[in-house]
Amino acid sequence: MSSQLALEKVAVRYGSFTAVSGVSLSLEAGEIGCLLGPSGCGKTTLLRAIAGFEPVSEGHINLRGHTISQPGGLLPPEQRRVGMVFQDFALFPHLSVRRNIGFGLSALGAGERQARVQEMLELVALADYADAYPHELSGGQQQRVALARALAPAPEILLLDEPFSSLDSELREQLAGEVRELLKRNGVTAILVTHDQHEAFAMADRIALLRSGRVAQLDTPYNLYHNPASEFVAEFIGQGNIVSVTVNEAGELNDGLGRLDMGHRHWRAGEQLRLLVRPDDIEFDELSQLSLAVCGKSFRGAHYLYDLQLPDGQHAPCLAPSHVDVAVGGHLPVRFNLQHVVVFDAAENAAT
Ligand SMILES: Nc1ncnc2c1ncn2[C@@H]1O[C@H](COP(=O)(O)OP(=O)(O)OP(=O)(O)O)[C@@H](O)[C@H]1O
Repeated sequence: MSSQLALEKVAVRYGSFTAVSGVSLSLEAGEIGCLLGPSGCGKTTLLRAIAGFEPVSEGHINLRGHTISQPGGLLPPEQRRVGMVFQDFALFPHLSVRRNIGFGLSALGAGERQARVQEMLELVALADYADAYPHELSGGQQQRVALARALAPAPEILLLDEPFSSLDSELREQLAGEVRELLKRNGVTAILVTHDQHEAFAMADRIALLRSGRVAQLDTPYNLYHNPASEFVAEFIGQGNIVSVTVNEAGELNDGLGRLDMGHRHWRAGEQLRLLVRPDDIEFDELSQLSLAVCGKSFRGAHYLYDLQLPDGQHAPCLAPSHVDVAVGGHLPVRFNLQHVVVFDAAENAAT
């Protein structure tokens, strides 16, 4: 079975500048993918290439087995069965919700169009707002109109360009989860662009983390977090500090930080490693011999996120229950819990 969408070694250039290169990824029907990465890494460029707004200079893009982009050959955007939801939703302010949703359906007869609009209104739970105008709706409702409008012509793939960025940050993750449910229920294949990993995690089945126009890792949200392929991925995804340690033959780390228990690894005495220490790898333990200086703390509701200083001056984060309230400058007794810690070879900068 061929993929719904397949990119094969795609490169996009702006003049002599290569914005994206060597990007291969595919999505099965009904799968939700995400292009994630820092500003300027090429996310929008790739989305525009899939939509047909940018030509590819190398490689090709296939949609349901048909090549829609290759060097020198580009199926125009209006002939691709691609739906788009833009950052600002791009609704027509002078048209009602009903007419916004029906806008791309001019090829249908009046009866069919009306039925399809009604179906879309129900899909996004806005049937009661059919005659309202965009300015009368909340941000989340406007986004659902944009989604309904993009889905109305039954595209083969839906492209979402930072679809939550104009919404209140409190709402974003919740909406990302809701949109995911809606797309999943309807078997829609989609690609989301975002620089926010929480949105990516809440919405995507698989994420391509981009760095300087290349895929740094293409993986599930779980693996990106727990098995990052490089320090770049580790540092981009989630909180954590990279800490350099020396390990002895027994797997013990310097300064009494604990013991590595990674079964398959045989440590060499004196070996230098770099650990990705996440806030939940260090636990408050009032009986511990190891007390670390508190350099900073921030309140997170049920927890404090502490910034701790290790004996050799490096920093590490610790998430402790918020009743454990130690002032900056004080000391927090902790235990390293290294069962799941990610280990990088100091020399290779790649996870082992
Ligand atoms: N039309 C253009 N002409 C020349 N260079 C461009 C053009 N559009 C984008 N670029 C460059 O290509 C690179 C990738 O840009 P792109 O907009 O795809 O990144 P992005 O990951 O979407 O960033 P952001 O999150 O800031 O939107 C950047 O270095 C950018 O400056």
